[in-house]
Amino acid sequence: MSNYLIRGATFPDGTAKDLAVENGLIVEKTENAEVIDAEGLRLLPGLVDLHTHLRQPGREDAETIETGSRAAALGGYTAVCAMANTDPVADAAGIVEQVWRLGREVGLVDVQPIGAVTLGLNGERLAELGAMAESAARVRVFSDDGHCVHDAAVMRRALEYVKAFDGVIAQHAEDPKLTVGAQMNEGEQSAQLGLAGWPAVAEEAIIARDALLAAHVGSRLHVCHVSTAGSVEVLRWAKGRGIRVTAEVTPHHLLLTDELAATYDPVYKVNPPLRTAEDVTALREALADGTIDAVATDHAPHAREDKECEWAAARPGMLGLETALPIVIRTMVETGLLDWQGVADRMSHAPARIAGLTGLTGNGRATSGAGAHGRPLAVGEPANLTLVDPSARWTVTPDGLASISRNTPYAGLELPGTIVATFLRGRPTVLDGKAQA
Ligand SMILES: NC(=O)N[C@@H](CC(=O)O)C(=O)O
Ligand SMILES: [Zn+2]
Repeated sequence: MSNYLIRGATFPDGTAKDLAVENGLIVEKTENAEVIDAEGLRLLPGLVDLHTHLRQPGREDAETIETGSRAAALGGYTAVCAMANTDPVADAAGIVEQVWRLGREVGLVDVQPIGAVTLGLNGERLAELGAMAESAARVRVFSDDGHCVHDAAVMRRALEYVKAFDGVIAQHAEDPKLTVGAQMNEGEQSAQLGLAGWPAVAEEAIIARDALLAAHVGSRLHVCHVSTAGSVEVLRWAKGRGIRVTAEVTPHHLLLTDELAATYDPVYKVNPPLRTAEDVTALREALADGTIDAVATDHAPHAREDKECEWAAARPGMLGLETALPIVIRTMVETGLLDWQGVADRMSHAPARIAGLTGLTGNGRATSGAGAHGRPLAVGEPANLTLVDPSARWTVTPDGLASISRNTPYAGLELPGTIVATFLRGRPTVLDGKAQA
């Protein structure tokens, strides 16, 4: 393994200095190293995504663990949490182990499987949570994402069950009775377009209920893709009461609004739907003040036939891995809402903490599973690194992305920030902006 000297990079706290990498670790100094001139570049701890749909097994025509891993590395990620809504569903130890192993074989990013909460995502019977936790994949996050665990008794049991191994239930908060036939955000836009609406209360009511359940059983709740100003209020209230709840927001909910539905272009169809400009403002403020803990991509690749069709027939979801950091720079850094220390926290430290990925043994090696992420940029820590050129601008082209799918909502948009290099345990997965495998 080569040694690297990253010269003159600007750390999250604003100081510019050198960083040496040897045998996968950050070290004091190194010799015979490959030098990377990083003057003017920003160094971040490797990004961690709490919410990635890799589509394997089942929809390898839309994405695979390999193509999704490449997209992740190119986006600056060193770890992604793979959602359970695959086919078959990741609701048993054998399946999460397979996803975890395939991720290791590709080796571009640590793929940490998320286990389903209920068998087959049917919302009724709990999946093998304990067996998945004890498996080689060491699952700590469980989610029926794509579906809401809507039965309060099932949600309560799941929250109770994962306490034994400090697991967390990541809820796709959507009361299904309130979103039957929904096509977009319920509001002025949906009334004008004549499309059935997905009201904010369908999300907010479930977050409030689940926060109370988590408090009642003394367990840990994570809320996926928070999308409304009301949800932010509920989260603020819950956190103020000391309830152990964390939340994520997607880059698209930080930038795009429901006015885009007027194009009837299904690329803008997503769950939860794009909301109003007021919601976007509230989400940005909540991410800035920590009410929302993390940015998560909800990278949701879809095959052509599932997106290039009528709005009502299209599947919800957008690509996100390769554009996440640039969108965060544009919406949060360039607006002055978040500094780079904040970016490091919301995109690396916090998501790693929520997913239980920060653990190390005494010798500085990862305990098990996918390994240690979201650690400080300090001597002795694993060299999971992202090097960004914040002043470079680039224009998104669907064909220029590493994903198999093409459903980016940002085609033609100019964005700030290119990923120059990504290091996974001291090995470059991206160098000079190019994937290394
Ligand atoms: N976000 C989406 O619109 N779609 C996701 C499921 C989900 O995250 O809810 C998918 O799997 O395609
Ligand atoms: Zn979801």
